[in-house]
Amino acid sequence: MIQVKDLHKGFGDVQVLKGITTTFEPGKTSLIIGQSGSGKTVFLKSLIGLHTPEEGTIAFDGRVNTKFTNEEKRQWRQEIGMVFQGSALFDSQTVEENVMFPLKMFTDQSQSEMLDRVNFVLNRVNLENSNYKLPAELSGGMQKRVAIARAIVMNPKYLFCDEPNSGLDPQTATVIDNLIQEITDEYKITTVINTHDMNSVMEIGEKILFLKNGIKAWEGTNEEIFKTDNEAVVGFVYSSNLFKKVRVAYLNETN
Ligand SMILES: Nc1ncnc2c1ncn2[C@@H]1O[C@H](COP(=O)(O)OP(=O)(O)OP(=O)(O)O)[C@@H](O)[C@H]1O
Repeated sequence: MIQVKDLHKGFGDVQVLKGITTTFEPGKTSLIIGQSGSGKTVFLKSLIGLHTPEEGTIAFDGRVNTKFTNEEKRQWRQEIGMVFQGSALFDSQTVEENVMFPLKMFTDQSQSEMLDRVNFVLNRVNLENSNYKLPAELSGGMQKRVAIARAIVMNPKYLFCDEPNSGLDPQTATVIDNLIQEITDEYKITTVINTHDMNSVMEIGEKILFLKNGIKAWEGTNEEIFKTDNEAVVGFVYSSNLFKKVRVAYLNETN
């Protein structure tokens, strides 16, 4: 579980996060949404320790990250997996080498132990028989699968994803969303995703945090987001005619 309390982060005179308090639970996929510039990336970077808050705390299963000793920080780094926009694979390395990288970096497993684990996670993301391919030989969706495999190879407690399905067609995006949700549930990972994709919100948003101008303007589940009267969230999520219609249809069906 990740507990965020009264998180403030700014740059110079500009205050970006203005006191965010929330909780992310294990086994749940939590999505951060909000307009461009609302602070989603700064928030995610704060969670992974790339920004230090001016005020407030982030606790990982009770451990406040700004109070970590060097050893605790090393340990915590091994507990987090990340999937970046654009997959961020090493272009000159094969799929197998990309996925094995964290194991080489953080463990002293033998080559055969590492290979077993790599094959296990590649199998889990349905990417068998691609070990020796280079990223350039893969489709965008396959590259995302490799990125997910690499992110979970260390069996993380926490998984952070920045726009995991950007640049993918809607069908592949849904497959990737569902894969992340299945893995989150299966391994009881605490997963936090930054997204602009309203389809993801509807499909996998077990918890949704809506940021507006650096504050938490709303939070709830994907079912609650259909029913909410919160003007800011309704105006943002249902800005397209299609989603307006989806909302009306959902409300008619469930009332
Ligand atoms: N390193 C930085 N230095 C100064 N200002 C920053 C820095 N990082 C972010 N900001 C500012 O913080 C605000 C929020 O940015 P952030 O990238 O978190 O928005 P976002 O919600 O992720 O937007 P988008 O959806 O477009 O990615 C912006 O006004 C941005 O200019």
